[in-house]
Amino acid sequence: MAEQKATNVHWHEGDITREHRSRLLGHKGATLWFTGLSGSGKSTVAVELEGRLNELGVLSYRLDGDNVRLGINRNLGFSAEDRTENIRRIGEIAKLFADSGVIALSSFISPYAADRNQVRELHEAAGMDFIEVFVDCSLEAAESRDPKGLYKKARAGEIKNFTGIDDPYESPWKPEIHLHSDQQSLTEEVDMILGELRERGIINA
Ligand SMILES: Nc1ncnc2c1ncn2[C@@H]1O[C@H](COP(=O)(O)OS(=O)(=O)O)[C@@H](OP(=O)(O)O)[C@H]1O
Ligand SMILES: Nc1ncnc2c1ncn2[C@@H]1O[C@H](COP(=O)(O)OP(=O)(O)O)[C@@H](O)[C@H]1O
Repeated sequence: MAEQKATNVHWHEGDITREHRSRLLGHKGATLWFTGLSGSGKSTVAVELEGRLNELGVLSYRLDGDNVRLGINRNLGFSAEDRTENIRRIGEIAKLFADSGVIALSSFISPYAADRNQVRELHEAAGMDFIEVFVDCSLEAAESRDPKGLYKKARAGEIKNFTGIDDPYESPWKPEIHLHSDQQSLTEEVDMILGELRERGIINA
């Protein structure tokens, strides 16, 4: 947990609750947390899901590693400490989106189980849905896709501490959804997620 430096700060409650917002939108908010190796398909699945949710009239918003690191987290690198802080901040942001009634689609490598579990606890303590989606893909398959040419650079020693090459990735033990992006089609993956959202009563479209 990051140090609380601000003292004498107090939560200010409003009149409009999560339930009010959910009624307004016609669905609940939630955080879908995509985790997996670079090139496993986190962003591809999130983009496809966002399109399907949009067609169903469900409001979602993507939070994506590369995008967020170009903005709010531009001061963070890829050391273990910076990755932890990256995930802590995004976890808080995803929770705000979910609380607002939106389905947050967070796609970050998030290689450390403890960091992901902190985000889970943050949501569950507030009675909010946190759905961990493991985008499982062999390193061989991810590396052969190499959509941004990063594995090639990591193998050549041009990028240090690259996840899966010379930096760790801790697979989730019990993700709510376990995709196998090197064996399933994109449609199958998205259908699995939509099924879970319906089963939990987050959406009924
Ligand atoms: N050293 C190293 N290791 C892993 N990834 C790297 C690295 N350097 C740059 N990149 C690029 O940054 C993207 C991962 O950012 P994340 O915020 O998802 O990483 S983390 O969750 O903090 O570990 C990752 O995006 P994806 O390929 O979409 O996963 C890469 O584009
Ligand atoms: N079943 C699948 N699910 C997701 N991505 C797939 C699948 N099959 C092939 N791909 C390809 O794998 C690559 C995944 O890249 P990307 O989504 O950027 O991964 P990540 O966000 O995890 O780094 C894309 O080029 C995508 O088209």
